[in-house]
Amino acid sequence: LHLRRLPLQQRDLLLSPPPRQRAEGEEGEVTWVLRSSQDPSTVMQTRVCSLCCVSSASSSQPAASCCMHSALGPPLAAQDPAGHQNSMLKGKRVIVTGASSGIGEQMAYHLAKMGSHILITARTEEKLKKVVAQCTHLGAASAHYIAGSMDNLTFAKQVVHKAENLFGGLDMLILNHIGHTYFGYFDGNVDHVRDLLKINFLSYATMTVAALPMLKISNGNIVVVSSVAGKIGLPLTVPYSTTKFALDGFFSSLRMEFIQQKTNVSITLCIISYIDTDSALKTVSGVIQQPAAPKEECALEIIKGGFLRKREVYYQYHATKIPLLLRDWAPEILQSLLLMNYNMDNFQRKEV
Ligand SMILES: NC(=O)C1=CN([C@@H]2O[C@H](COP(=O)(O)OP(=O)(O)OC[C@H]3O[C@@H](n4cnc5c(N)ncnc54)[C@H](OP(=O)(O)O)[C@@H]3O)[C@@H](O)[C@H]2O)C=CC1
Ligand SMILES: C[C@H](CCC(=O)O)[C@H]1CC[C@H]2[C@@H]3C(=O)C[C@@H]4C[C@H](O)CC[C@]4(C)[C@H]3CC[C@]12C
Repeated sequence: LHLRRLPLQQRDLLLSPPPRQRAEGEEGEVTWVLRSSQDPSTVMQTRVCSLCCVSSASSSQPAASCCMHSALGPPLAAQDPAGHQNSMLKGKRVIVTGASSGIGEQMAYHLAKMGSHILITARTEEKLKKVVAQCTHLGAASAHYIAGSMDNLTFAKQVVHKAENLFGGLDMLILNHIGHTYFGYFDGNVDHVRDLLKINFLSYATMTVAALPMLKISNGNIVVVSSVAGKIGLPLTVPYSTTKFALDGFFSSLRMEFIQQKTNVSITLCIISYIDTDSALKTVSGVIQQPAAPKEECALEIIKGGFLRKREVYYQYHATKIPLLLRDWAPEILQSLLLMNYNMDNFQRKEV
């Protein structure tokens, strides 16, 4: 429970259990009864969203005004255009990188349905134009693109400056792009690791620094798309995994500094499992046994996590959280389980 959202005088309260626990994913509010620990006869009720446990500030205020689940409706609110229109991200100014395809493209469509102002970026102008047209059709407050490569850190800064010129500020920075690499055994090419670090890591840091003044003004959100391969060493992805681990170091450390410095900008690191994007399917199908999760749902979970100012998002939950729990407590068991997931008979080195 986010008790900090309750008025100060109501914080020192004991919570009694809700009348009934709802199943995970079930939408709606749960009423919690709160009793003062000093004076148990002082009772108040508060309504809490059953999905994310964010409390409304008082019993008279509906939970619908306090969290995104109520605003979006059921978990797959993506299928509910009306729900998107009432969203908390309506009118918010958002940058999405790597939005010409895959998860980034799907995030742009969700934001469009929510009525956000969107600036998308990637290298391929033709694809970006199509995504912008679709965003406009879906109801974006405004949709723009800027094409360029993130191996150029000057371009990374230009993207942020374009948002400043277009929107006069920024509420959410979604860092999602990745540069090309290979799915195969490490070939000893350290130059490739360095080049990939520039695209997958240094451009993220550069954009963050450039956007920070605007995000401080808006009390905004930084959303960093990482991978289970950025928390756990997996085979066949050495250069990629290196860049994703770097993101964890940089952003987890920065988050702590923000807390110490009372900088009210949230940082959400997204730990993502295997997703059915064209590039991932093309690269690993036949080798990876587990089914790929849907990119549309993944994109919505990332946006929700950023909006709710979560430290980390785990999607799919079981495919990321369970390996992470095993990582520190039973690393040998995890290692065996992970290796069973790879069918090396079908393996051929592929460019991603
Ligand atoms: N799919 C999966 O299974 C998983 C994905 N993830 C993460 O999710 C995110 C999105 O992945 P996914 O949607 O699969 O990837 P895609 O390959 O579908 O999309 C990558 C995006 O990055 C852009 N891009 C590529 N190179 C550059 C560059 N040099 N400069 C700027 N933009 C570039 C691409 O556009 P263009 O080519 O036009 O530049 C594209 O828009 C990544 O951060 C990835 O690590 C994490 C775990 C699993
Ligand atoms: C197979 C891995 C999951 C292992 C497990 O048991 O949970 C996948 C988890 C992360 C995937 C990679 C990734 O992070 C995205 C890359 C993006 C590219 O588009 C292509 C494929 C990836 C290398 C992808 C491959 C599967 C995972 C390692």
